[in-house]
Amino acid sequence: MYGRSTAAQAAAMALSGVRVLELAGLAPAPLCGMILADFGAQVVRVDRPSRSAAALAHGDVQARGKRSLALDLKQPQGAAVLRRLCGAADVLIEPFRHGVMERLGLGPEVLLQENPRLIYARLTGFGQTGKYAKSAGHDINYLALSGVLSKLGRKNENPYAPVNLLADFAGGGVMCALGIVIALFERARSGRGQVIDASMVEGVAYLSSFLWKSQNLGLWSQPRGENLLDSGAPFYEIYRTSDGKFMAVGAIEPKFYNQLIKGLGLNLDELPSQMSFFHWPEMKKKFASVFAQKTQAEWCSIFDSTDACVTPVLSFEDAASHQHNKERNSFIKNDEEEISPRPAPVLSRTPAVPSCKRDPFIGEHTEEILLEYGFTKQEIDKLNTDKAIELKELKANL
Ligand SMILES: C[C@H](CCC[C@@H](C)[C@H]1CC[C@H]2[C@@H]3[C@H](O)C[C@@H]4C[C@H](O)CC[C@]4(C)[C@H]3C[C@H](O)[C@]12C)C(=O)SCCNC(=O)CCNC(=O)[C@H](O)C(C)(C)COP(=O)(O)OP(=O)(O)OC[C@H]1O[C@@H](n2cnc3c(N)ncnc32)[C@H](O)[C@@H]1OP(=O)(O)O
Repeated sequence: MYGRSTAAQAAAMALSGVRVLELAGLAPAPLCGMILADFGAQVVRVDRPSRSAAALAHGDVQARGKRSLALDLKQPQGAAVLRRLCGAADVLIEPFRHGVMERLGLGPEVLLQENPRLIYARLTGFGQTGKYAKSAGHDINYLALSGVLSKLGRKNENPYAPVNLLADFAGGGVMCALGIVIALFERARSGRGQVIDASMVEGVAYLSSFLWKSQNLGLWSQPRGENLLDSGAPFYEIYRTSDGKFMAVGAIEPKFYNQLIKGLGLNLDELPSQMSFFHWPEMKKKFASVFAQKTQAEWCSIFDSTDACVTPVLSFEDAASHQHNKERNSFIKNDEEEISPRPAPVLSRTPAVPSCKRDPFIGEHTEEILLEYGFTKQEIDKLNTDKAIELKELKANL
């Protein structure tokens, strides 16, 4: 597993010194904040006070390296606290529908006027403008509107949304983090912040540029599930093994395909040509019957040292203990023995140093953060009495 971090390593991280305020939301914004924290930013998650039902509904399992400040934004004093925090922050991540921040008096015009260096990242499903800007939605809806969902799924089946990985996390959390880093880079030149309109529809559409731009290559001329990379081809498919596990096959190029055929114990001369679409269904059946004759471990021992592009489909548990992943320390364990993926990519001089501490409780760091941002003890006591903040150390739903 990954080594423990030292204070010196933490200080040397790429984003150290960057102050981020992340308003608590569902899946995408927490990932965005976690990426920034993993690479050294000081991320404060601004939670709704834990007494509110809404706070409890937002169980955050992507809080690594963050601290929690519980603030009631619906109270004018609470909103004023956020304004003051934004005056001294580098980045604000907000995960609400368009109009929510404006109703709270916390829109970008207000906050950027007070701090022109602020990078105001708005991570939404549909973006800040357009017909759906104020509509509710989730990953599956964003994926659908981007056009990408229509491409996913097997032959003669309905489109299939692969968990909430694509729009929420890839097109949302990661794309927003990229936008923030780009804006920070630009700010170093101009000294000015800006607003980031990170729409998950557009984020996932952008990710799919290859699909859009390869339309004319004939790669997608067949119906869904019958093309080269969408489970149509026998050499780009998943096969069940005799012990109920699976092998993933990605032998596209002829030199790799030849090694696949050899490993399967078949004779290339007795098979139809690799790119004969007409024979693909029949070839899939043949490959499936061959894969079903050996266990996953047996297939690994045949293919591991070849270029056949055949790998085992691993469970999370097996992935964390697989030799290759162990050799690269690809998974880490925190102080509570929870295993999770190590931050990627690996930077040679200033790698991410993820925190090993448990996730924060709601409001656990309210006082410490406010003091750090220049609030006096008296001001904090008053805010607490007015219930604009929460200081109690309650166990959050993490
Ligand atoms: C597919 C995914 C969604 C996966 C979510 C799962 C991870 C979780 C869903 C259910 C959870 C489980 C469940 O709750 C039961 C357990 C609870 C336990 O505590 C933990 C374990 C659970 C099993 C729990 C586990 C998990 O958490 C779940 C399984 C997605 O696609 S996520 C992407 C969603 N889309 C976006 O993020 C795009 C932008 N956002 C939106 O479009 C909307 O926010 C959204 C998501 C549609 C929600 O709409 P909603 O009406 O609820 O909110 P908004 O319109 O944005 O307004 C927010 C209001 O809240 C006020 N507010 C915000 N902060 C504060 C504050 N600090 N103080 C006071 N008030 C605050 C804000 O002012 C707004 O108020 P108004 O409406 O009056 O203006």
